[in-house]
Amino acid sequence: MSVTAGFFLNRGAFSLDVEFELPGRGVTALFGPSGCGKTTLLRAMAGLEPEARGYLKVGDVVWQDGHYCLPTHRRSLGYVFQEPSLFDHLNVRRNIAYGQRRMAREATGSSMDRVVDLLGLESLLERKPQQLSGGEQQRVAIARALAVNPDLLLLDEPLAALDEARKAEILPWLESLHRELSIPVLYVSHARDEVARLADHLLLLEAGQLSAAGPVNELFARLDLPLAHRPDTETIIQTRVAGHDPDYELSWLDFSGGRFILAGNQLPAGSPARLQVKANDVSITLDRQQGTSILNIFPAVVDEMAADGRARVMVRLKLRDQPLLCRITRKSAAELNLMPGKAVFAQIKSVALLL
Ligand SMILES: Nc1ncnc2c1ncn2[C@@H]1O[C@H](COP(=O)(O)OP(=O)(O)OP(=O)(O)O)[C@@H](O)[C@H]1O
Repeated sequence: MSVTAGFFLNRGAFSLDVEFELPGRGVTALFGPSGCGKTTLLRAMAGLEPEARGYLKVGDVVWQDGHYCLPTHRRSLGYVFQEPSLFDHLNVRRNIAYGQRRMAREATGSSMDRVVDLLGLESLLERKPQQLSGGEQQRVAIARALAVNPDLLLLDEPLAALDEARKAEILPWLESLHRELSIPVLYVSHARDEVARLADHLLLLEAGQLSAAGPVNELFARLDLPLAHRPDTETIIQTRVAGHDPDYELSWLDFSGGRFILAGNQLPAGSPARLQVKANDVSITLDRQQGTSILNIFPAVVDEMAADGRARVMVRLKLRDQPLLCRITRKSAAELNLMPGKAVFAQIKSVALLL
């Protein structure tokens, strides 16, 4: 159920001019600064921006093209806003069922059961919205959007109104959606950590135009994009849990460039794990260090380098085919005489790795 879209809208000082595709499944993050047009684009996809011209095809169904525009209520989509926007007078069960009625589809027991299970709402079904935390309300809003079995799910910063504790509570549910759903999900965020945890693909929006689009791990590793030059810059590495060291409570995570050793062992062997390696936690040596506390040492090749402010350099290493960003001082880069093609070793402390 892939999505092909193009929208143009002129609003005086702001104009939107984008063309893009979304893969048939997985989460695509729409990422960009405040005011760049993220919400406007989602609203256009939902048919809520009458001024937006363009085209939109979801699977084989044309939702918009030229003068043809399928009304919002006939579009098979789920839309979750920043604020939960539930009906206060209805309990959780009826809030979820309301979405099914709106779509004039059968309020099938099976899709209700599925979304209740997927978002862990069983024990909350009889409660009213005011008896729920902000994170729980947002889970209900997502369940309501999914209960209609939509062909496309639009999430507009669903965590924006939540504090850090509530965000931490809801993120694992979003991660399970990411694993379970077989429809395209477009997820608006300007929180880099959410994108790193949840997204497979990325659309970078700046002042109403797409500046880049592609797999999230590739875009995060591109030195020509501003993403690589933020204080919290990290590389995303897809790994698989190979096993555990029970004596020391460590996990072994295999990837295309070798094996990471990570402190802690919560994940079962064989399961996929997305690792985040902060560029500030990676160091470079010319020889393999002996007598060091650092457990993760990989042979690597310098792939590309770019100035990162006046005092620092961002280095993209390749661990076989896996890119890894490393931020060092310009002085270190000069003393090691780093240049593309040079063979080095990358070091990462086990305790610095994030899942
Ligand atoms: N109803 C409106 N009328 C006129 N201009 C609007 C309207 N809504 C939004 N805008 C303007 O359109 C531009 C895009 O707004 P939009 O809400 O899509 O940005 P955004 O990327 O979602 O921002 P944020 O991350 O702050 O939610 C902004 O310049 C905004 O000021």
